Parts: sequence; structure tokens; C-alpha cells
Amino acid sequence: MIELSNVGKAYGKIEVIKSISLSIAKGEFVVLVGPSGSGKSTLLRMIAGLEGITSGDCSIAGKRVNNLPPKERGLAMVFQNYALYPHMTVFDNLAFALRVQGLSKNEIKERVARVSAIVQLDQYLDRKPSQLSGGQRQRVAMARAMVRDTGLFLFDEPLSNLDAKLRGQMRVEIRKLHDNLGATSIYVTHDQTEAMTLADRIVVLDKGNIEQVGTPHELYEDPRTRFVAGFLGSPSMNFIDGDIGNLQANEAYGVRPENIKLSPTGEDDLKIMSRLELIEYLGSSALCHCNFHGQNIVAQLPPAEASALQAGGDVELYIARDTAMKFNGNQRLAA
Ligand SMILES: Nc1ncnc2c1ncn2[C@@H]1O[C@H](COP(=O)(O)OP(=O)(O)OP(=O)(O)O)[C@@H](O)[C@H]1O
Repeated sequence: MIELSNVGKAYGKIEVIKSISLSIAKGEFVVLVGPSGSGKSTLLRMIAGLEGITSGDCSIAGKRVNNLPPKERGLAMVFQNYALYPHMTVFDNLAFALRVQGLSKNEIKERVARVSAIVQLDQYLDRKPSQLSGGQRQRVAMARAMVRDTGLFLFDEPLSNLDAKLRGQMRVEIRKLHDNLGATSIYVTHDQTEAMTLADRIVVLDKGNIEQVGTPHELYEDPRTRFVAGFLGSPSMNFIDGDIGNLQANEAYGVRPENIKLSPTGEDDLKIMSRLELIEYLGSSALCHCNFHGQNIVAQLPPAEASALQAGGDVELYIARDTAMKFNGNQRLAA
């Protein structure tokens, strides 16, 4: 559906996208994730036609689109901030593009009903934008892009201004809509939870390069670099160096918080004597923030185990060696 070959973008001498190649199949939900400034939005806007392409080729549905204006690319872009028509009701804001397309009244009503239910605004169709909260306005904006049903959606952080609960609900609804329409979607976020839960495949970007591409499971279980290992997973992976195991200079262990235990797991554990500084209760688990020679180590424990501990005391941590990854600099080493 989308083919990027050696696509690059430079502003003057500064290369913000460096020769990226990526194929996206019809029906896929691909999430571009990375820290601020990694080039996610720029890459998405290049696909949309809102930014020029400095080098390489971008094709959509088999057609090279490098020089095609956004309108002619057959896609809908869902932004975080998307202007609404202030004098029109929510219904008319949503129906506007469909009327221009010449759809029948019934078809328009049906599509508006479906999409407004997804964004939980079906009660507000008669209101004007000025009578809505900020989050509601944002959802109208999203719905307005989605109602067009172009088969290809580009999302740029559409949920970032919403509260956590609504964000969780809308995430599920976006994924359902994608599945129901058989659409192809590319979704930009810096939120690793959104990436893990929404994506068929995640593309991790750093400094304008692709660090790794894979399913959420592959990237979590088998990250190729320390950057990817540290970026995906919440709470994030601990990196521990110094006098443990048989680490060489420049090497570190990577240990997920859920793999740290308070009692031995076998013969060959990594053992860490640390100082417990703080316990954070999350309800279904507790995060124990421990200090090992100045390094913060987070262990995720069942609340009952954590409640037996005292902040300020020493605590011995055990890590099964086969759950620990090893890194040299940014590179993952073989186990
Ligand atoms: N018009 C411009 N001129 C020069 N540099 C730019 C321009 N637009 C963006 N950049 C730079 O390109 C890089 C990538 O920006 P981009 O917005 O794609 O990052 P991002 O990963 O989407 O970040 P964020 O999560 O903060 O939105 C940044 O370093 C940014 O400063």
C-alpha cells in the first residue's frame, strides 16, 4: 500500500530523515514511535504530502506520489489540532466533506452516526464547537477526518490532549474502526503504551533513522539495541552496570522490572544488594525504587511482597540470568 525507498528530508544542511525504506501492506496498522525530534511527524507529513521529499521515493497504492498534492493522495490525516467550522453544528462539521463528495442523505447520516458514536459524541451533534470542551472539540476534529473513509488514515498524536481514561477508550475504538473498515493506518506517537497496544508493527525512530521494525512482541522480547529495549515497556527496562555477573567495561545488563525478584529463582541468579528508597503502590503491583551504587533500579512486585519491605532498608534482588539482556554500548549482545 505504501512504499518508502531511501526517503530523506533535509532542511538546508540538516538531515532530519536519513534514507528510510519501509513497506506497509494494505490493512496494516503501523505505529511510528520515537522521542521528541526523532522525525516521526516529518515522515508522516512527507507521506501525506504536507512536506516535500528531498531524496528517494514515496509511492501509495503502486503510484509514485513525490510530487502529488495531499488532496490527490487518497488519504485522511487526523491531527491533534484540527480547525473546525465555528458556525456549523457538530453534525454539519462531520457531514461537510461528505456533502461535497455528493453522498446521499442517508449515507451521510449513517456515516456520521457511526463515527460520532466511536468518538462518543453522538449526544452532541446539535451543538456548535463553542459549546464543547477542548477534548470534545478535538474528538470532533478526529471524527471529521475519519468520516471520509478513504481507506488510508494518517494519525499524528490524535489523543495527546485527552485525559488518560478517554485516551484508553479511544485507542480501542480507533483500532476497531481500522479493523472494521479494513483500512491501512499509520499512527505517530511518542507514547510507548499506545504503540504497543495499537500496532501490528512498530517502527522505532531515533535521530531520523529506523532503529528497529517489528511486532510489539518482537520488539519487547528481542530488541536489537539498548535504545529500543529502553524505549518500549512501562516501567522501562533497568540498565545495570558495575560489579555484577561478568560484565566487561562498556557492558550493561538490561532487566525488565517484572523480572526482578526478592528471593532466589535458581542456581545462577544475578544478585544485587541494594538500598530500597521508595515504594510506589499502583494497585495491582508495586514499584520498588532501589539504589545500587548510585543506579536507580525499579522492581515491579506483587503488592503483598512489597508491603513486607521498609523504605530505607537494604534489600537483596534476584534476577534469573536468562531474563537479563546484555548490551555493549547501544548493541545487544548474544545471550
Ligand atoms: N522547518 C524546519 N526547519 C528546520 N528543522 C526542522 C523543521 N521542522 C522540523 N525540524 C526538525 O526536524 C526534526 C524532526 O522533527 P519532527 O517534528 O518530525 O519530530 P517528532 O519526532 O515528530 O517530534 P515530536 O514528538 O516532538 O513532535 C527536529 O529536530 C526538528 O527540530
